Formats: sequence, structure tokens, C-alpha cells
Amino acid sequence: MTDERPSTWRPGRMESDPARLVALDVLEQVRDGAFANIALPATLKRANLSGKGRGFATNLTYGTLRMQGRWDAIIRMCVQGRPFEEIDPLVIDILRLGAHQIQGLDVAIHAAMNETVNLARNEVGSGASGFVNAVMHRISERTAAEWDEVLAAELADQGPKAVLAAQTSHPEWILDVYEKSLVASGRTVADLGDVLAANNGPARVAIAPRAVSRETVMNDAREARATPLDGVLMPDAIVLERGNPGRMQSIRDQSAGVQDEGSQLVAHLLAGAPLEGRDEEWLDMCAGPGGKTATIAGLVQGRNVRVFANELHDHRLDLVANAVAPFGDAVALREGDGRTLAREEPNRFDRVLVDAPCSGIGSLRRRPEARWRKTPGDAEGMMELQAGLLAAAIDAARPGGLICYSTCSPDVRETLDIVNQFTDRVDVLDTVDVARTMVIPGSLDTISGPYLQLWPDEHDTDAMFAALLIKK
Ligand SMILES: C[S@@+](CC[C@H](N)C(=O)[O-])C[C@H]1O[C@@H](n2cnc3c(N)ncnc32)[C@H](O)[C@@H]1O
Repeated sequence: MTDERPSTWRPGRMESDPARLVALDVLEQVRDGAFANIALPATLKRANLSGKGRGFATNLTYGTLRMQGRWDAIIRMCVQGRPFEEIDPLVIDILRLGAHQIQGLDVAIHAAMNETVNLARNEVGSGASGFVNAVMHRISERTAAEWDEVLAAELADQGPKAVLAAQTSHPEWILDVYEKSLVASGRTVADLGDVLAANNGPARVAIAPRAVSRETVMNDAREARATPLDGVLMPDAIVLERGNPGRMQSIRDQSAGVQDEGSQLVAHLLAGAPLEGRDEEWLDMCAGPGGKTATIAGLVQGRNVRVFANELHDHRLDLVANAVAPFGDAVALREGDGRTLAREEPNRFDRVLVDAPCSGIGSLRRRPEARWRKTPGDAEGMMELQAGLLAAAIDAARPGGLICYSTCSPDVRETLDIVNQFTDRVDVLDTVDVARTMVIPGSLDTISGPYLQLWPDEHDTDAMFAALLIKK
């Protein structure tokens, strides 16, 4: 396809809708390696988009990126024999945006068609617009349920997992990993579809009050014209149904923070699990960017506790410093490899958190492009580091001290396979039982097994894992 991209609008042509242009721009940046959650705000700002246009551009961008696998599978069937790989990537992006408007959002078909064809004409050229027009027509001829059937028939020879992967827009290997961890956490493979569907919705904006009361945060939210609701898991958490947390005073002055309820629970587990004996020095071994450190710092206010926040990378330690600024001396910062800490100070800390670096496949809702960038080998590559960090955490804890190991991945290679290497060395507290005392009653009822494994479909959180251990 020839590249006839015009740089300016020409008389007689319909200008492209600014929100769709923003979405296309971000998709191009993501193709070049950018992260959507960083590229989108900057692009929105440059385009000076606000209000409804901003909301539409955000939904369109994130939704299209999440559903890219499904849209590509459908587009492949609509290009009538043309090799997908030979189509201009910009045209593919325009088609993905068009498919998402028709199939994933409530945009009227004629509006989605016109805007998409127009975008192709203005950004690529008239040759491309004819092609896009034809493909869009084919996409619009079926409902979502009908496309599910067509995908099932088309991919039948590759097996049911390939079909589910395409229908739910995930790489197939993630289905294998989730299946194993669903079973390991007491659920069944029949639940897989629900988890995958939950990954395709936007993550809720949850807020943790830290240096202010819950009531103050609720009032702040209302003043910022947001709609605050109760959390699903944590009694203190607030969820914004609508509105921009960046407008809230308590978010701006960091006395509260935007944080997934699963992450809030991990901070509460570290701070609230029962412990015998001295309880004054805590270590957060992998603290960057500092979300859990800040929540922990909020929880220890008024207690005689010093939190030591350690982070390997200096730029991430700067983020921790910023996150804990409202808490003054309660948090001491350290820069270094968590694994060397124990050698310097064995048997020192009363409570140790290892929020380990991990493959991150439990937080796909909030990182729309992540599922397409991660690889099946990512978890394997983290295991030695994770086990090394947990070993060091156990060494750094005092006898009788508590260790919390957590990941934002449910992959058993990063969760059970790591923790089980140490359970013959330490007494293991039953995490789930401890956790039940901290959450809204009933919200963890479906979890069985000794450790905590949250799921986006059941708990409306990231798929966080946590285990509590007590050192002998
Ligand atoms: C999952 S993140 C922690 C998130 C953090 N606890 C929060 O809630 O904001 C893991 C962190 O561990 C850091 N890290 C990686 N290797 C490390 C090591 N050997 N020692 C200490 N920190 C490390 C990474 O830079 C990253 O910031």
C-alpha cells in the first residue's frame, strides 16, 4: 500500500475526530514500544482534549489495545485473502479502532464506519480508505455472538484453547498459566472464561486513605465531582465510579493514594498479622514505586514502628521517597539489592515484606498492551531472583518474625513454587484466615488453600498472591 499521508487538512474533506486521532496516535506509539498509560495522558494534553472527548479517547485506546487479539482474528477473516502481515501497520491500527467502535463500544455503526474510513483517508490516503471501508462493512455484518461462532469454526482445528484465546483476546500461553493457578487456588478450569472476561474490563479506581480519614476522602471525591462508592474487599477502601482522582485534594497532597484493593490488602496483611514479641522495625524489601510502603506508613501512624523501604533502582527509590513524603521520619529509605541486606543485618526485622518483581500477568486490566508484550519465559526468568529475595527476607527477619511474600502474578512458578521451597524452613501462618479478619466479611469466601490468591472476576482486584510465613 502506498503511503499518501497528508500532513494537513484539505478543503472538501471531513476533518478527523480529535479523540480518534488521539487513540490512533497512542496505538502507533505503543507499536514503537511506549506504554499506553504514559503515552495517553501526554497525547491527550497535546491535543487539548477534555470532557467527553477525553473519556471516549481513553476508552477507545485502552479497549482497543486489550481486545487487539480478538480484533486481529476478525480482521484476518475480513481482508479476503490479503496477507495480514503485508498490510500497512497504520491501516491495521485504524481497523482495530474501527472494530472496537463497532463491536466493543456503543458507537452507532454508521458513525463508526464514517469516522474510520475518514481517518484512513486523512492519515493514509484514498487507496487505504476504500480497503478500510470494505473491511469495516464485513466486520459490521455480524454481532459479537455471531463472531464468536465464526471464530470457533475458523480455529476449531487448533483446539478449544486457541478459540477461547482469540475470542477473549489473550495469548494462548496465558490461558495455560491461569488454568494451572486456578486449580492450585481451589477453583476449576471452568472458571477460566470468567477471569479472561474480567481482564477485558477497565480496572476500577480504588483509593486507600493513608494520612486522612475515609470520611475526608469521601468528601474530597464529592467535591471533585466524582462518585465515591464503598470498596469490595477492604473496609477502608473507596472506589470511584466516575470522576478523576487527580482532582481530589487528598490525592494531590498524597494523604490518600490510588491503589488496587488487592495491594491494599497485602499492606494490611503485613501490618495487621498477629505477631508475638518486639514489633518495631519493619523492612519493605522491594519498595518501588512505593504504593504499599505509603499504605503501610499510614497504618503504623501512632505505633512505635520504623519502616525501612529498600529498592534496587535509584529512580524507583525516588518514587518511594515521593510516595512517603507525608509520613516524615516513619520511613527510612535504602538503596540496594534486597538479597544483600540480610547478609548485613541478619535476624533484625520484626516484619518483612517481599513484594517481588514478577511477570505481572495478574494486572492485565490496568496495563492494556502488556499481554501482547509478555512472554511465557518471563516467569521462569524471575524465579531465581524471587527465591533469592525470599531467602534473604527470612534471614533478615528475627526469630519469630513475620515475612509476607507477594506477587501481582498468579503464575504458580512465581507463587507456590517459590514459597514451597521454604515452608520446611519456617512456620507458615494461614494467610487466608488472617486475611479474612481484615476484609469486608464474606469477600474471601471462595478462596481455599493456605495462601491468598485473588482474582479479577471474583474480587475485582488484580490477581495478587500473598503468603505469610513466621520464622522459627
Ligand atoms: C512489584 S514491584 C514492587 C511494588 C511496590 N511494593 C509497590 O507496591 O509500589 C518490585 C520492585 O522490586 C524492585 N527490585 C527488583 N530487583 C530487586 C532486588 N534485587 N532488590 C530490591 N528490589 C528489587 C523493582 O525495581 C521494583 O521496583
